[in-house]
Amino acid sequence: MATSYGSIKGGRQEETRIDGIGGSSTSSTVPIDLHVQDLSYSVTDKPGRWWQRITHFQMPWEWMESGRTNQILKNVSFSAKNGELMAIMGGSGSGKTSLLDVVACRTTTGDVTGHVLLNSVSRTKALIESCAGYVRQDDRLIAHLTVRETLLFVAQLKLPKSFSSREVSSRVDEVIAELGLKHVAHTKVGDANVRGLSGGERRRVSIGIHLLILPSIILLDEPTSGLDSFTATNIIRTLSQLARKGRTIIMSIHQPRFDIFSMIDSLMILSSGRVVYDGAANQMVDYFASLGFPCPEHTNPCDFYIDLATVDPTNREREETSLQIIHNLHEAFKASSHAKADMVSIVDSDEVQRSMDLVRSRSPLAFKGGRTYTKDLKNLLSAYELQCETPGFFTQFYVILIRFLRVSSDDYLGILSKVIHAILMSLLLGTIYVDLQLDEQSVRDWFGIMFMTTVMYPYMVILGLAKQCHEERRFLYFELQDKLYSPVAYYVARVLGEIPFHLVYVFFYCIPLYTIAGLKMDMYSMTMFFIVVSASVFSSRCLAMMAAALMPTFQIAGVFAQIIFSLLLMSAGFFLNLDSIIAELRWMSDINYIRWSFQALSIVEIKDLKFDCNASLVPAACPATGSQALVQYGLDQGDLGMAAVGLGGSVLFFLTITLLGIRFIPQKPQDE
Ligand SMILES: Nc1ncnc2c1ncn2[C@@H]1O[C@H](COP(=O)(O)OP(=O)(O)OP(=O)(O)O)[C@@H](O)[C@H]1O
Repeated sequence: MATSYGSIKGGRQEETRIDGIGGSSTSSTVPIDLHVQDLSYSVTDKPGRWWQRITHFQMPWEWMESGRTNQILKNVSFSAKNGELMAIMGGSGSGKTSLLDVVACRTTTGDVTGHVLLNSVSRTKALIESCAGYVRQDDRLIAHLTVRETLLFVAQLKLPKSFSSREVSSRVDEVIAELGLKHVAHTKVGDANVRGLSGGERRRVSIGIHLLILPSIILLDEPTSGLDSFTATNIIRTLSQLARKGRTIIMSIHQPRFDIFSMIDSLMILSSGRVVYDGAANQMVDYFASLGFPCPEHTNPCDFYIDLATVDPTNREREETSLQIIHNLHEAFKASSHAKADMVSIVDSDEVQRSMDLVRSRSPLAFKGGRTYTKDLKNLLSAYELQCETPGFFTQFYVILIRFLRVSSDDYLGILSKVIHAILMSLLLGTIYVDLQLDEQSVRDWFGIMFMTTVMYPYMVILGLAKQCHEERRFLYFELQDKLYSPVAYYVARVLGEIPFHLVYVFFYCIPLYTIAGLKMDMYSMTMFFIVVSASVFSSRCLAMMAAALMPTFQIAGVFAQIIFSLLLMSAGFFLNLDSIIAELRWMSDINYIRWSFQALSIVEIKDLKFDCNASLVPAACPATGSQALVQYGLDQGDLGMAAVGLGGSVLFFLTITLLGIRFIPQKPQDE
């Protein structure tokens, strides 16, 4: 049902343009005008849900605070037309990024009122995601992938599953050609450490990622920030060309130089979340001149008018004057003909939601069967239908796994340093326990090496992996927001992808120490030793992943994981006999992976030993057999089967909490 809103003007009946991609008729760009009407946005620094408060280290007294409200956008209205490049300008903190976030449904907190319409259709999160791309201010690209690999990764996850791999590949090539990246298609993206693309080329790749799905609308937050003026001009020229090809492009930009300004079709100036100008870019100077603010000669109009619309905090007098000017500008704009934004008929959001539910349920009623849709809604639902057809769990899992293996194996230096680290740990341990004997003095040494083997390397991997997981948030947080894949697909691929590298490092950890210390040289013992150490190190990795998923910063995650590790260490049966642990804390050793790996290694390597005890010594001073020694250490309760259950249970526990953390606690990257 179409409801009216003010004077009815919009709802253009335009043809859907079909871009020929590999002959697929599914690749269409719907021409969309974006109308924003009376949009307000306020945030209150209210505490989040209880588990978020805990994991974000909010203090109990902060939980009680009702929070202050900050009105970021106030009654903003504007229209962005298909085929045009629109700029949102304003001083720092004027609300440009917030406006784009609200339009793109990317805000995680706050209250939004007002309307955002795609043609005449009230936008929902799913609709805007299916027809708009959002390019953030900073490039979140993986340094070790080439330009083509970067785009291919996204294309495999974002394009409808009806696309063959040849069509996916040719779509990637089209975007590369469209953005003038052919000459660097096989160059690594790079970063401060890896040699790669220039800043402008990197920005083009970020834009290209969002062009893959043929978006009708492209939103860009400061696409020229950090670029030199020549590169910035080239980027804006590209955006202008993309707009001419039938897209609606809205970008936020600080003070652009004149040649960039001349490419902008329409612009809006924001000041403290309020509109002080919205209209054609080439009418801005005349408009402000008519209000008594002509642009001085030899001055960039953008610089001049944005300064005019910015609060000057240098002293009280200037601040009051600038606030008064801004107030007057806003009032003048409200009263002007420019402020009369296009009022369009609105297809209400309940109707949109019902229609989307039909599309998602694949109901034959969706497009046939007597339902009548406006052309606008029908076009948008077609785009939404494609979004519903994106690859499922297994493709997501496979693509993420391949990317993880590709990126990890490309990092030769990282792999080499981890192998050297494992060998050094191993040599150190092996040297301390070199050539173990079977006399009464060596009984402690046998348990010593078993215990140290299960704690030394496992302890060392914790910080490294917690750091790596925190670095991966740079992509994870935003890729999850972009709905590139599900948290579960990422998590399963990440955990399984880790295993081959993990086994290689554990192999290099086991071999030197095993041979130097002179442990049992039969196949069974060697294999069991490797399996138990692998399980112990893997449990530590899972502990690190859990800490990284739950804690807001790397430092806190490191402390958290180390505290847990220390508790496990103390209750593992080496420093304190398992029989001496008080009953109330027994459970700590029962769920303790260090205890179970220590016990398993002791059973494999020590149980069958016979010690050469001096006949004058009592059994308590020198157990004659390994079995007696195990009894002395309290390690006789439980066999290898129980150890397997204990180790498996620990891994499962850490992994479950990690998954819940990734799913329910969206952790922002630390540089956000
Ligand atoms: N989630 C939030 N919680 C509290 N304040 C916020 C939030 N988001 C934005 N703000 C505040 O709203 C104002 C506008 O922020 P925004 O990032 O939109 O400005 P901007 O114009 O994009 O600035 P810049 O050009 O410096 O990036 C700022 O004062 C900012 O601190």
